[in-house]
Amino acid sequence: MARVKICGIGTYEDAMVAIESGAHAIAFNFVRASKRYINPEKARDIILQLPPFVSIVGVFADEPRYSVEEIASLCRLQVLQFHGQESPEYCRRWSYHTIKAFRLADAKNDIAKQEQSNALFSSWTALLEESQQYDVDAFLVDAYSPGALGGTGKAFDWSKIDGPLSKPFVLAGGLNPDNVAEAVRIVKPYGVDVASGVEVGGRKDPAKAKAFINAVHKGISLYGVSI
Ligand SMILES: O=C(O)c1ccccc1NCC(=O)[C@H](O)[C@H](O)COP(=O)(O)O
Repeated sequence: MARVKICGIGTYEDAMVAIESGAHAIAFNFVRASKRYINPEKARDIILQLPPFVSIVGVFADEPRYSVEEIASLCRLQVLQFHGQESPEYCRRWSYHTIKAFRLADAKNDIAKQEQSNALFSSWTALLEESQQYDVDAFLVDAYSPGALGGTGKAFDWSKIDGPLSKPFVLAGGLNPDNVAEAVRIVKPYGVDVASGVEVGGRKDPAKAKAFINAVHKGISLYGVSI
């Protein structure tokens, strides 16, 4: 089955909802502009109470390298997700697994002029070409929503995905218990990522998280192969 990452853990209870639902990875958001931002000390307190066998991911956007190193070490992160305009050079030589996030807009005209970025595309071909510059462990493709880097609950047009990336591909953006089985069937990603789609009132919801993971099981697929 596709791997599942639940993003935007804000409390110990959120983390346990994700883990007990069967998530393979949980993510703490260190992007200050995000409503899901968590202070690194608070994240560390939660992480130190967690059971083993769950990947701990930190989400960053254009954070100075020294600061990422500090937070990763403090919080014992295992995976770094770069959600801003980080260059290929920046993304190299980390002693952690790395994921580079890109956003895909449905149409060129959707992209506001002031939001042009090396991580924002309206065509799969352009995204694919840019991804070839990056020596990371996986790519995450999210939806574009004006004025936000992620976590908006908006999906993109999955039919724009056209051909494999060179590294495992994590599908994100507007996934929820009602659409994720179809998304997995159509896209056949290595993994899926969700924030808004398993929340109620800003907290991770046990029923939604379980329904989400059950639906991923129904969609199956890992690396494009049904198992
Ligand atoms: O979740 C956020 O608030 C966020 C803010 C800024 C950068 C990244 C952010 N989230 C990263 C993720 O991996 C989210 O899970 C992804 O954007 C999907 O979110 P959603 O559409 O809400 O499921």
